[in-house]
Amino acid sequence: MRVQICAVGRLRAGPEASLIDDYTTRFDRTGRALGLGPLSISEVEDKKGGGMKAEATLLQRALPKGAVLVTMDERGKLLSSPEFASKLAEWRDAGRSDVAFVIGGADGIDPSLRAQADFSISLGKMVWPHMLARAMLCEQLYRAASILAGSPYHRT
Ligand SMILES: C[S@@+](CC[C@H](N)C(=O)[O-])C[C@H]1O[C@@H](n2cnc3c(N)ncnc32)[C@H](O)[C@@H]1O
Repeated sequence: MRVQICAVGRLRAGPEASLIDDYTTRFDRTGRALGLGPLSISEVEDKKGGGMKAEATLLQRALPKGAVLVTMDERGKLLSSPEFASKLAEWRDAGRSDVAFVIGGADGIDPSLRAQADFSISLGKMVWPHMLARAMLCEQLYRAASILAGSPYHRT
């Protein structure tokens, strides 16, 4: 099952970029034997100031057809890392070929796109900057793959 992050904003060099790169490489390496990956990131940017609505249109176009659509949202479901790993395995085992995680911009994800989501995940009740949310999601994807592979990265 391919994994895509569809996100608002362009990643520039910096600490988040190296974390995202590192966890993407690790996820791809660990996920390969599990039928998970590759992980790709699709970035969109609305330069005309159209806000959430315009971003939602661009995000929608970037989504793979038939993908499980997951919005990243502080109001979403709080999952433990093993629960997140089980969710990924459940979608993979149901024969889904793509899962897409959507990360919004400064204003969040337009309600029209949120309404279409199959699932919504919260990284906690606090709001994080979108690039940090992206890095945290990449880490959790790698952690999930490690849990499914039975490797000792996740220790609790
Ligand atoms: C700066 S936040 C926007 C917050 C905005 N208040 C909203 O209504 O969504 C940018 C994006 O980062 C992601 N994000 C930030 N905090 C999050 C959290 N606690 N859980 C899940 N995703 C989060 C979401 O995708 C959000 O759209």
